[in-house]
Amino acid sequence: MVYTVVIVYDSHPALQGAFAEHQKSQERLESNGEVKVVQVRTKEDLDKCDALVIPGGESTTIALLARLSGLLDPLKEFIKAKPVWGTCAGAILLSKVVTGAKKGGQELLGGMSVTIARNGWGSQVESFEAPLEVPGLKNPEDPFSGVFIRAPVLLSLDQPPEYPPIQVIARLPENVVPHAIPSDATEPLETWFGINSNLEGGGEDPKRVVAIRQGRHLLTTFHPELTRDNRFHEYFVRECVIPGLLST
Ligand SMILES: NC(=O)CC[C@H](N)C(=O)O
Repeated sequence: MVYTVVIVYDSHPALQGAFAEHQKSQERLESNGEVKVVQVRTKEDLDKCDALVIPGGESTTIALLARLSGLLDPLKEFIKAKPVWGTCAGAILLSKVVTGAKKGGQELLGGMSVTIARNGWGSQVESFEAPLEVPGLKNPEDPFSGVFIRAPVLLSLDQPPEYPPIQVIARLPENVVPHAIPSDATEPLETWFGINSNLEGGGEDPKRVVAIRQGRHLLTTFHPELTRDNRFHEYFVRECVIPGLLST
């Protein structure tokens, strides 16, 4: 059986989004014959897909181009029915609420019951890399190198009854302190970074959470496609895509 994982990006030749890198990473898995990768620019492309990857790039541009190419509503419908993985800008698009949006707000696709801060770790120059422990990956003893580029920060993981449970897949290690806090942060530094955070009820600080799964959707605030490590791509297919296909 061939499973189709799709890279969505805009219909514009300016190549918005890191779709080509996602395609390469996913295709490195193709040796097992389970994944065929196509790029999505139209509703017809989308209709052929069993799952979707929304790449990093610029969430406002991706949403705008999706609207201009008539993909916005089909994407929203797709997310209700099929597995989707959003990385960085894609993670913003999958969120229910965004803060720090561009003036005038920005359109989201929704699908995951989280609030996310756009550019929450600062600007391009404040990009950073952090070794992540991810127990769900193959060879979990090897840390996964998380590449954070103008990355968003999760502000709350909400659990309304109509959504499947949120599962935390990866957190920033305690000793990693990103270079910047957003200029509009109102909380003390230690709370923002989750250091000595003393959350009521002992809950975890969502700002340190960098990868979650909710039902068949996956969200990573970093860019697994910019490393040569395919383990997140393998995880998405194994945990989110294939089980759903087998049950339909
Ligand atoms: N690397 C990225 O995808 C950056 C995301 C970007 N900050 C946005 O708002 O969409």
